[in-house]
Amino acid sequence: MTNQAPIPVIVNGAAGKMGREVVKAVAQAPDLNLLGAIDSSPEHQGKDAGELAGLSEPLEVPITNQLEPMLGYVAGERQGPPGVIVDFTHPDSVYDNVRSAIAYGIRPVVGTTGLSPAQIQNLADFAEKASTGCLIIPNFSIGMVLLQQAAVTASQYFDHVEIIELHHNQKADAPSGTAIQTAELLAELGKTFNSAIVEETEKIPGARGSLAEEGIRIHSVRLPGLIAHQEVIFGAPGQIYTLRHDTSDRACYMPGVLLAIRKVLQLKSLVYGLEKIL
Ligand SMILES: NC(=O)C1=CN([C@@H]2O[C@H](COP(=O)(O)OP(=O)(O)OC[C@H]3O[C@@H](n4cnc5c(N)ncnc54)[C@H](OP(=O)(O)O)[C@@H]3O)[C@@H](O)[C@H]2O)C=CC1
Ligand SMILES: O=C(O)C1=N[C@H](C(=O)O)C[C@H](O)C1
Repeated sequence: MTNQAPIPVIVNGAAGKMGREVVKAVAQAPDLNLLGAIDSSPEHQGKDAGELAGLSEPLEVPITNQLEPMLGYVAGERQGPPGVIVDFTHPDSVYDNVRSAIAYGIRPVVGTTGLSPAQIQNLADFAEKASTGCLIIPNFSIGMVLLQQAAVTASQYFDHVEIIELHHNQKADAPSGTAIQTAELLAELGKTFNSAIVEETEKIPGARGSLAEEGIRIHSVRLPGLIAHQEVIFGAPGQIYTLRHDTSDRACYMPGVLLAIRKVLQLKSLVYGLEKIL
Protein backbone atom coordinates (compact mmCIF):
# COMPACT_ATOMS: atom_id res chain seq x y z
CA MET A 1 0.00 0.00 0.00
CA THR A 2 1.41 3.43 -0.98
CA ASN A 3 0.98 6.56 1.16
CA GLN A 4 -0.88 8.38 -1.63
CA ALA A 5 -4.01 10.36 -0.72
CA PRO A 6 -7.16 8.19 -0.93
CA ILE A 7 -9.36 8.33 -4.02
CA PRO A 8 -12.48 10.48 -3.40
CA VAL A 9 -15.58 8.43 -4.25
CA ILE A 10 -19.23 9.36 -4.74
CA VAL A 11 -21.84 6.60 -4.88
CA ASN A 12 -24.94 7.42 -6.96
CA GLY A 13 -27.92 5.22 -6.11
CA ALA A 14 -26.46 4.79 -2.62
CA ALA A 15 -29.78 3.70 -1.07
CA GLY A 16 -30.41 0.98 -3.65
CA LYS A 17 -29.57 -2.73 -3.55
CA MET A 18 -26.22 -2.31 -5.31
CA GLY A 19 -25.49 1.16 -3.93
CA ARG A 20 -25.59 -0.07 -0.33
CA GLU A 21 -23.09 -2.85 -1.13
CA VAL A 22 -20.81 -0.32 -2.82
CA VAL A 23 -21.00 2.06 0.17
CA LYS A 24 -19.89 -0.82 2.45
CA ALA A 25 -17.09 -1.93 0.13
CA VAL A 26 -15.75 1.61 -0.36
CA ALA A 27 -15.91 2.36 3.37
CA GLN A 28 -13.83 -0.74 4.08
CA ALA A 29 -11.14 0.02 1.47
CA PRO A 30 -8.26 2.02 3.02
CA ASP A 31 -7.26 3.64 -0.30
CA LEU A 32 -10.78 5.00 -0.98
CA ASN A 33 -12.63 7.84 0.73
CA LEU A 34 -16.42 7.97 0.47
CA LEU A 35 -17.21 11.68 0.13
CA GLY A 36 -20.74 11.60 -1.21
CA ALA A 37 -23.83 9.38 -1.31
CA ILE A 38 -26.49 10.41 -3.82
CA ASP A 39 -29.95 8.90 -4.14
CA SER A 40 -33.23 10.31 -5.44
CA SER A 41 -35.38 8.20 -3.13
CA PRO A 42 -37.36 10.67 -0.92
CA GLU A 43 -37.59 8.39 2.12
CA HIS A 44 -33.80 8.10 2.48
CA GLN A 45 -32.82 11.80 2.28
CA GLY A 46 -30.54 12.80 5.15
CA LYS A 47 -29.98 9.25 6.41
CA ASP A 48 -26.40 8.15 7.06
CA ALA A 49 -25.19 6.10 4.05
CA GLY A 50 -23.16 3.76 6.28
CA GLU A 51 -26.00 2.98 8.66
CA LEU A 52 -28.34 2.44 5.71
CA ALA A 53 -25.79 0.00 4.26
CA GLY A 54 -25.77 -1.97 7.54
CA LEU A 55 -22.45 -0.76 8.96
CA SER A 56 -22.34 -0.65 12.78
CA GLU A 57 -20.87 2.89 12.88
CA PRO A 58 -22.19 5.90 10.94
CA LEU A 59 -19.95 7.17 8.14
CA GLU A 60 -21.14 10.76 8.62
CA VAL A 61 -22.02 10.79 4.90
CA PRO A 62 -25.69 11.73 4.51
CA ILE A 63 -27.76 10.60 1.54
CA THR A 64 -28.65 13.58 -0.66
CA ASN A 65 -30.26 14.06 -4.06
CA GLN A 66 -27.97 17.01 -4.92
CA LEU A 67 -25.78 15.48 -7.63
CA GLU A 68 -24.38 18.63 -9.27
CA PRO A 69 -23.33 20.37 -6.01
CA MET A 70 -21.65 17.13 -4.91
CA LEU A 71 -19.79 16.84 -8.25
CA GLY A 72 -18.69 20.47 -7.86
CA TYR A 73 -17.55 19.88 -4.29
CA VAL A 74 -15.45 16.81 -5.16
CA ALA A 75 -14.06 18.47 -8.31
CA GLY A 76 -12.97 21.40 -6.14
CA GLU A 77 -10.79 19.15 -3.95
CA ARG A 78 -7.48 19.90 -5.62
CA GLN A 79 -5.30 17.70 -3.37
CA GLY A 80 -4.77 14.05 -4.34
CA PRO A 81 -6.30 12.01 -7.15
CA PRO A 82 -9.42 13.09 -9.09
CA GLY A 83 -12.79 11.88 -7.90
CA VAL A 84 -14.70 8.82 -9.08
CA ILE A 85 -18.47 8.39 -9.17
CA VAL A 86 -19.96 4.90 -9.09
CA ASP A 87 -23.42 4.80 -10.70
CA PHE A 88 -26.02 2.16 -9.83
CA THR A 89 -29.20 4.15 -10.45
CA HIS A 90 -31.73 3.63 -13.24
CA PRO A 91 -31.59 3.21 -17.03
CA ASP A 92 -33.54 6.48 -17.45
CA SER A 93 -31.06 8.65 -15.53
CA VAL A 94 -27.64 7.08 -16.07
CA TYR A 95 -26.86 8.89 -19.35
CA ASP A 96 -27.36 12.36 -17.87
CA ASN A 97 -25.52 11.37 -14.68
CA VAL A 98 -22.46 10.28 -16.65
CA ARG A 99 -22.47 13.42 -18.86
CA SER A 100 -22.60 15.62 -15.75
CA ALA A 101 -19.78 13.72 -14.04
CA ILE A 102 -17.48 13.98 -17.07
CA ALA A 103 -18.27 17.70 -17.38
CA TYR A 104 -16.95 18.14 -13.83
CA GLY A 105 -13.87 15.96 -14.45
CA ILE A 106 -15.18 13.22 -12.16
CA ARG A 107 -14.48 9.71 -13.51
CA PRO A 108 -17.62 7.55 -13.91
CA VAL A 109 -17.71 3.84 -13.08
CA VAL A 110 -21.05 2.75 -14.45
CA GLY A 111 -22.86 -0.41 -13.39
CA THR A 112 -26.32 0.77 -14.39
CA THR A 113 -27.55 -1.09 -17.47
CA GLY A 114 -29.99 -0.03 -20.18
CA LEU A 115 -27.84 2.50 -22.08
CA SER A 116 -28.46 2.26 -25.83
CA PRO A 117 -25.53 1.75 -28.24
CA ALA A 118 -26.02 5.36 -29.44
CA GLN A 119 -25.86 6.67 -25.87
CA ILE A 120 -22.69 4.68 -25.18
CA GLN A 121 -21.13 6.10 -28.36
CA ASN A 122 -22.09 9.66 -27.35
CA LEU A 123 -20.56 9.15 -23.91
CA ALA A 124 -17.41 7.69 -25.49
CA ASP A 125 -17.10 10.77 -27.74
CA PHE A 126 -17.66 13.09 -24.77
CA ALA A 127 -15.10 11.26 -22.59
CA GLU A 128 -12.56 11.26 -25.44
CA LYS A 129 -12.95 15.03 -25.93
CA ALA A 130 -12.52 15.61 -22.21
CA SER A 131 -9.62 13.11 -21.99
CA THR A 132 -11.47 11.59 -19.05
CA GLY A 133 -11.57 7.92 -18.11
CA CYS A 134 -15.00 6.29 -17.94
CA LEU A 135 -15.85 2.64 -17.37
CA ILE A 136 -19.15 1.04 -18.37
CA ILE A 137 -19.34 -2.48 -16.96
CA PRO A 138 -22.51 -4.50 -17.63
CA ASN A 139 -21.42 -7.15 -15.11
CA PHE A 140 -18.79 -6.80 -12.37
CA SER A 141 -18.55 -10.51 -11.44
CA ILE A 142 -15.49 -12.52 -12.45
CA GLY A 143 -17.69 -15.59 -12.98
CA MET A 144 -19.57 -13.83 -15.77
CA VAL A 145 -16.34 -12.81 -17.51
CA LEU A 146 -15.25 -16.47 -17.45
CA LEU A 147 -18.64 -17.61 -18.75
CA GLN A 148 -18.43 -15.12 -21.61
CA GLN A 149 -14.91 -16.26 -22.49
CA ALA A 150 -16.06 -19.89 -22.56
CA ALA A 151 -19.05 -18.88 -24.68
CA VAL A 152 -16.83 -17.08 -27.20
CA THR A 153 -14.67 -20.23 -27.47
CA ALA A 154 -17.72 -22.46 -27.93
CA SER A 155 -19.23 -20.16 -30.54
CA GLN A 156 -16.40 -21.02 -32.91
CA TYR A 157 -17.63 -24.63 -32.97
CA PHE A 158 -21.42 -24.30 -32.56
CA ASP A 159 -23.74 -22.57 -35.05
CA HIS A 160 -26.81 -22.56 -32.79
CA VAL A 161 -27.05 -20.66 -29.51
CA GLU A 162 -29.70 -19.04 -27.33
CA ILE A 163 -29.30 -17.00 -24.13
CA ILE A 164 -31.62 -17.16 -21.14
CA GLU A 165 -31.21 -14.48 -18.46
CA LEU A 166 -33.15 -14.72 -15.20
CA HIS A 167 -33.49 -11.83 -12.71
CA HIS A 168 -35.47 -10.57 -9.72
CA ASN A 169 -38.72 -8.88 -10.71
CA GLN A 170 -37.62 -5.38 -9.58
CA LYS A 171 -35.36 -5.14 -12.62
CA ALA A 172 -36.41 -2.27 -14.93
CA ASP A 173 -34.64 -3.22 -18.17
CA ALA A 174 -34.85 -6.28 -20.41
CA PRO A 175 -32.89 -7.98 -21.77
CA SER A 176 -30.19 -7.59 -19.13
CA GLY A 177 -27.07 -5.60 -19.99
CA THR A 178 -25.05 -8.76 -19.46
CA ALA A 179 -27.09 -10.77 -21.97
CA ILE A 180 -26.78 -7.99 -24.55
CA GLN A 181 -23.01 -7.85 -24.03
CA THR A 182 -22.77 -11.65 -24.25
CA ALA A 183 -24.59 -11.61 -27.60
CA GLU A 184 -22.31 -8.80 -28.81
CA LEU A 185 -19.21 -10.84 -27.90
CA LEU A 186 -20.51 -13.91 -29.76
CA ALA A 187 -21.46 -11.74 -32.76
CA GLU A 188 -17.90 -10.41 -33.01
CA LEU A 189 -16.97 -13.74 -34.61
CA GLY A 190 -18.79 -12.46 -37.70
CA LYS A 191 -20.98 -15.47 -38.36
CA THR A 192 -24.77 -15.76 -38.36
CA PHE A 193 -26.22 -18.17 -35.80
CA ASN A 194 -29.47 -20.15 -35.74
CA SER A 195 -30.25 -20.43 -39.46
CA ALA A 196 -33.91 -21.47 -39.58
CA ILE A 197 -34.64 -24.93 -40.97
CA VAL A 198 -38.42 -24.45 -40.86
CA GLU A 199 -40.66 -21.40 -41.20
CA GLU A 200 -41.56 -20.40 -37.64
CA THR A 201 -44.80 -18.77 -36.51
CA GLU A 202 -45.03 -17.10 -33.12
CA LYS A 203 -48.56 -17.93 -31.92
CA ILE A 204 -47.99 -15.48 -29.05
CA PRO A 205 -45.69 -12.53 -29.96
CA GLY A 206 -42.35 -12.79 -28.17
CA ALA A 207 -42.55 -16.57 -27.77
CA ARG A 208 -39.13 -16.96 -29.36
CA GLY A 209 -37.57 -14.20 -27.25
CA SER A 210 -35.83 -11.07 -28.48
CA LEU A 211 -33.62 -11.16 -31.55
CA ALA A 212 -30.17 -9.74 -30.80
CA GLU A 213 -27.22 -9.53 -33.14
CA GLU A 214 -26.38 -12.20 -35.72
CA GLY A 215 -29.54 -14.24 -35.10
CA ILE A 216 -28.88 -14.76 -31.38
CA ARG A 217 -32.05 -14.96 -29.27
CA ILE A 218 -32.31 -13.72 -25.68
CA HIS A 219 -35.08 -14.85 -23.32
CA SER A 220 -35.75 -12.81 -20.15
CA VAL A 221 -37.30 -14.32 -17.01
CA ARG A 222 -38.38 -12.08 -14.08
CA LEU A 223 -39.38 -13.69 -10.78
CA PRO A 224 -39.18 -12.89 -7.06
CA GLY A 225 -36.64 -15.22 -5.47
CA LEU A 226 -34.11 -14.75 -8.27
CA ILE A 227 -31.08 -12.42 -8.06
CA ALA A 228 -29.14 -12.63 -11.36
CA HIS A 229 -28.55 -15.72 -13.49
CA GLN A 230 -27.63 -16.46 -17.09
CA GLU A 231 -27.46 -19.52 -19.30
CA VAL A 232 -25.86 -19.69 -22.73
CA ILE A 233 -27.08 -22.85 -24.46
CA PHE A 234 -25.31 -24.18 -27.54
CA GLY A 235 -26.90 -26.90 -29.66
CA ALA A 236 -25.65 -29.22 -32.39
CA PRO A 237 -26.96 -32.54 -33.67
CA GLY A 238 -26.81 -34.99 -30.77
CA GLN A 239 -25.44 -32.58 -28.15
CA ILE A 240 -26.19 -29.61 -25.94
CA TYR A 241 -23.49 -27.52 -24.22
CA THR A 242 -24.79 -25.28 -21.41
CA LEU A 243 -22.87 -22.54 -19.60
CA ARG A 244 -24.52 -21.11 -16.48
CA HIS A 245 -23.68 -18.42 -13.94
CA ASP A 246 -25.65 -17.85 -10.71
CA THR A 247 -25.44 -14.92 -8.34
CA SER A 248 -26.42 -15.64 -4.73
CA ASP A 249 -25.19 -12.39 -3.11
CA ARG A 250 -24.49 -8.93 -4.58
CA ALA A 251 -21.15 -9.02 -2.73
CA CYS A 252 -19.90 -10.96 -5.79
CA TYR A 253 -19.74 -7.69 -7.74
CA MET A 254 -17.59 -5.78 -5.23
CA PRO A 255 -14.06 -6.93 -6.21
CA GLY A 256 -14.85 -5.80 -9.75
CA VAL A 257 -16.29 -2.47 -8.58
CA LEU A 258 -13.22 -1.70 -6.43
CA LEU A 259 -10.88 -2.66 -9.27
CA ALA A 260 -12.80 -0.37 -11.64
CA ILE A 261 -12.59 2.59 -9.23
CA ARG A 262 -8.80 2.22 -9.13
CA LYS A 263 -8.39 1.55 -12.88
CA VAL A 264 -10.61 4.37 -14.19
CA LEU A 265 -8.04 6.89 -12.96
CA GLN A 266 -5.48 5.46 -15.40
CA LEU A 267 -7.79 5.87 -18.42
CA LYS A 268 -8.28 8.83 -20.78
CA SER A 269 -11.34 7.50 -22.63
CA LEU A 270 -14.37 5.24 -22.25
CA VAL A 271 -13.83 1.50 -21.83
CA TYR A 272 -16.73 -1.01 -21.96
CA GLY A 273 -16.53 -4.36 -20.14
CA LEU A 274 -14.75 -5.74 -17.07
CA GLU A 275 -12.63 -8.08 -19.21
CA LYS A 276 -10.77 -5.05 -20.62
CA ILE A 277 -9.35 -4.03 -17.22
CA LEU A 278 -8.52 -7.41 -15.63
N1 LIG B 1 -23.06 -4.00 -13.63
C1 LIG B 1 -23.38 -4.88 -12.70
O1 LIG B 1 -22.61 -5.78 -12.33
C2 LIG B 1 -24.72 -4.77 -12.07
C3 LIG B 1 -25.61 -3.84 -12.55
N2 LIG B 1 -26.82 -3.67 -11.95
C4 LIG B 1 -27.62 -2.58 -12.48
O2 LIG B 1 -27.54 -1.48 -11.58
C5 LIG B 1 -28.74 -0.72 -11.63
C6 LIG B 1 -29.29 -0.56 -10.21
O3 LIG B 1 -29.65 -1.83 -9.71
P1 LIG B 1 -30.20 -2.03 -8.21
O4 LIG B 1 -29.24 -1.51 -7.22
O5 LIG B 1 -30.64 -3.44 -8.16
O6 LIG B 1 -31.49 -1.05 -8.26
P2 LIG B 1 -32.25 -0.38 -7.04
O7 LIG B 1 -33.57 0.07 -7.58
O8 LIG B 1 -32.22 -1.26 -5.84
O9 LIG B 1 -31.36 0.91 -6.71
C7 LIG B 1 -31.31 2.06 -7.48
C8 LIG B 1 -31.32 3.26 -6.54
O10 LIG B 1 -31.07 4.43 -7.31
C9 LIG B 1 -32.09 5.39 -7.02
N3 LIG B 1 -32.25 6.24 -8.17
C10 LIG B 1 -33.09 6.10 -9.24
N4 LIG B 1 -32.93 7.12 -10.10
C11 LIG B 1 -31.98 7.92 -9.56
C12 LIG B 1 -31.39 9.15 -9.98
N5 LIG B 1 -31.75 9.76 -11.11
N6 LIG B 1 -30.47 9.72 -9.17
C13 LIG B 1 -30.11 9.14 -8.00
N7 LIG B 1 -30.65 7.99 -7.57
C14 LIG B 1 -31.56 7.38 -8.34
C15 LIG B 1 -33.30 4.57 -6.67
O11 LIG B 1 -34.25 5.33 -5.94
P3 LIG B 1 -35.83 4.90 -6.08
O12 LIG B 1 -35.91 3.51 -5.54
O13 LIG B 1 -36.54 5.90 -5.25
O14 LIG B 1 -36.11 5.00 -7.54
C16 LIG B 1 -32.67 3.45 -5.85
O15 LIG B 1 -32.49 3.83 -4.50
C17 LIG B 1 -29.67 -1.46 -12.60
O16 LIG B 1 -29.53 -0.90 -13.89
C18 LIG B 1 -29.08 -2.88 -12.62
O17 LIG B 1 -29.36 -3.55 -13.81
C19 LIG B 1 -27.20 -4.41 -10.88
C20 LIG B 1 -26.38 -5.38 -10.39
C21 LIG B 1 -25.07 -5.63 -10.93
O1 LIG C 1 -30.44 -5.76 -12.33
C1 LIG C 1 -29.62 -6.61 -11.89
O2 LIG C 1 -29.79 -7.19 -10.82
C2 LIG C 1 -28.44 -6.91 -12.70
N1 LIG C 1 -28.20 -6.19 -13.75
C3 LIG C 1 -27.09 -6.30 -14.61
C4 LIG C 1 -27.55 -6.64 -16.01
O3 LIG C 1 -28.56 -6.08 -16.48
O4 LIG C 1 -26.88 -7.42 -16.69
C5 LIG C 1 -26.01 -7.22 -14.07
C6 LIG C 1 -26.55 -8.42 -13.35
O5 LIG C 1 -27.15 -9.26 -14.26
C7 LIG C 1 -27.53 -7.99 -12.26
